[in-house]
Amino acid sequence: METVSTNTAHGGTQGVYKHASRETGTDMTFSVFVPPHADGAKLPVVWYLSGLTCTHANVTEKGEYRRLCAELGLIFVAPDTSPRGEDVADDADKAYDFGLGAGFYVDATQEPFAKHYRMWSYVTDELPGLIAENFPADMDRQSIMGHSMGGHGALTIGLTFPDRYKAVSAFAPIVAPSQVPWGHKALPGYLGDDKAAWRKHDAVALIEDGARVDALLVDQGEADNFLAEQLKPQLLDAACAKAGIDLTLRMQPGYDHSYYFISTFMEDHLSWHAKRLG
Ligand SMILES: N[C@@H](CCC(=O)N[C@@H](CS)C(=O)NCC(=O)O)C(=O)O
Repeated sequence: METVSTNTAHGGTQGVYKHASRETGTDMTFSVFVPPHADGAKLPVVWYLSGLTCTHANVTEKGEYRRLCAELGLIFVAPDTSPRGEDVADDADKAYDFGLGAGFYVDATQEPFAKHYRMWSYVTDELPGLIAENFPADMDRQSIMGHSMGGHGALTIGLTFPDRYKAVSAFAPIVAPSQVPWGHKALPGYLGDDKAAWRKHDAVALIEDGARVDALLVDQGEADNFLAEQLKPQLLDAACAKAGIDLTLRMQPGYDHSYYFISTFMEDHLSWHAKRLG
């Protein structure tokens, strides 16, 4: 692992790091904030998965998480959203919603994406190993949150590993990619036409198929341009009601899809995570 940069912030260290990933076969960059802590202490880890077009940098620069992470003693990890590099396949038209910057947190099975697009294994297996090795992390206390495509990643990963992630929350998540245009492009593109494979990467379908977590927190801006066509939080609301999952869905008047929205509610999410991380 190579250190790209470190900066002192709120008494802790905001770092950006790079490593050669065995999963993606590319260099991957990620950011980690380590709050001030006593020597030898092991701290809980909050994962933040970003949305379409993002790298680690968007939330790192605009997410406003550091003050509260410093106060609550939380490590905050922000991975990239796809593999990158000259030989990494991209969308045929270089669209923003597939290919580079749009890995959808799946392990692709379809060519030409299968070789590098392994974001599920990267985020759930490889990167946690690296974090455990290199940072003062208590891997028995992890939680996950994300935005939009990253909200989809956080929900599907949290629902798949309910014992590992003690809290799961999302900002404006894609709750049912099988039912919306972004997913209708990404799921067949990465996973092919087998709808059974899609269900493992669709939070609503996972819940319908029996996946459970105790509680979920979702914030959604009412002025979000993607709300009606791509995000559809009502589908998650209905699935959670039926399954008995305690979903707190907060519709936020006036807020759009941007980091102005995310940063406004970031502290609520971190407090909610900290309570569950103990
Ligand atoms: N209008 C955007 C759509 C993509 C978008 O809104 N991306 C969200 C995540 S789904 C984002 O966080 N963008 C980066 C940022 O706001 O810093 C575009 O066409 O590039």
